[in-house]
Amino acid sequence: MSSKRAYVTFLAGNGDYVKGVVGLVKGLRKAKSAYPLAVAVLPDVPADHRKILVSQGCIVREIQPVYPPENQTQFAMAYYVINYSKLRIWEFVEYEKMIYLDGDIQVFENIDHLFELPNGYLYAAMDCFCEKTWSNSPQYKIGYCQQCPEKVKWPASMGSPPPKYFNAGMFVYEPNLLTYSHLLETLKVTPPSSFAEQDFLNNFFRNIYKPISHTYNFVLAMLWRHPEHVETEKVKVVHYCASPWRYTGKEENMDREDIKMLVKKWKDIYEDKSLDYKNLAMDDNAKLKPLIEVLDGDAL
Ligand SMILES: O=c1ccn([C@@H]2O[C@H](COP(=O)(O)OP(=O)(O)O)[C@@H](O)[C@H]2O)c(=O)[nH]1
Ligand SMILES: OC[C@H]1O[C@H](O[C@@H]2[C@@H](O)[C@H](O)[C@@H](O)[C@H](O)[C@@H]2O)[C@H](O)[C@@H](O)[C@H]1O
Ligand SMILES: [Mn+2]
Repeated sequence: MSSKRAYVTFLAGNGDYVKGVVGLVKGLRKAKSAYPLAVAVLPDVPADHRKILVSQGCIVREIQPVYPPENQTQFAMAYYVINYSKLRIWEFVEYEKMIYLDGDIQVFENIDHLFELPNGYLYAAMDCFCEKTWSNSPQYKIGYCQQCPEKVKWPASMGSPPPKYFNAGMFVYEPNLLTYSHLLETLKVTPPSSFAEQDFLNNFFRNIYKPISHTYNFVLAMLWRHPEHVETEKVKVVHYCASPWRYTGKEENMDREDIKMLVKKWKDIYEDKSLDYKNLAMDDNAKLKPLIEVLDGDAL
């Protein structure tokens, strides 16, 4: 049984999410994490982007896409269909325990202690149902959110309230081949729903899900949806849910001072050359320079 541990993220496409992954690995380095970052890349992630990730000390692992069964479902966001490919990370059994982090997440303080949580459970922070992306859900329609179950109580007429539901942008889990094959088998017979793999994972792990504080996966919407829960100084992990590298400040809620501060914190790490991976031979650095310039040439 290996006792190897690593963080893992997921990267799809040839767009700018690769900036998120570069920011994430530099953030983990700044937080002095003792563990590497593995990146599960779909085949459509270009060689140049993979080179940049390797140059930043990431462990790049190619995965094949995972698709849900044929369906007419309208995902909350059309691109969510690609997020089912996250399920491949249960196959990374060279690691005994991993912490999954979305590419639009930044780790501002060391969270390595989460690897010491007891095995046999999936740990994740609870999500919020108040954003418009939830507008098709019964929770949203009656104004119920698990973050404040007393504000609008779940009516007895609608049966028992929904079980605790986690945001699948961050979770502590144990790769396992049996679980992996069970996940894929179950997916084949599970009708897709609005939040794609997040709904699927919540249902699949409903008996072993253990909530942890939103300190470890602070979804920005909490700032305007549940300010009463927010202790910004305690937040260790920020989940931007709106690609900080594309920040314009024009979207709804994005012109807030606290958001501007958090986006700047993200950018400062992304641009901090002292956080670049140091074990590169000089000529490798020279070869990479033009690639990174192309990547950073787009609007940050
Ligand atoms: O085109 C894409 C879309 C998503 N992702 C990855 O899938 C994760 C989940 O998507 P996203 O964070 O946009 O979902 P949200 O948390 O905003 O719902 C991202 O963080 C990335 O790691 C990606 O690499 N390329
Ligand atoms: O594919 C489904 C996605 O569902 C989750 O994002 C949602 C969720 O946080 C909602 O509560 C927000 O309202 C919404 O904006 C946001 O996109 C995960 O973060 C992401 O990794 C991925 O699993
Ligand atoms: Mn995300």
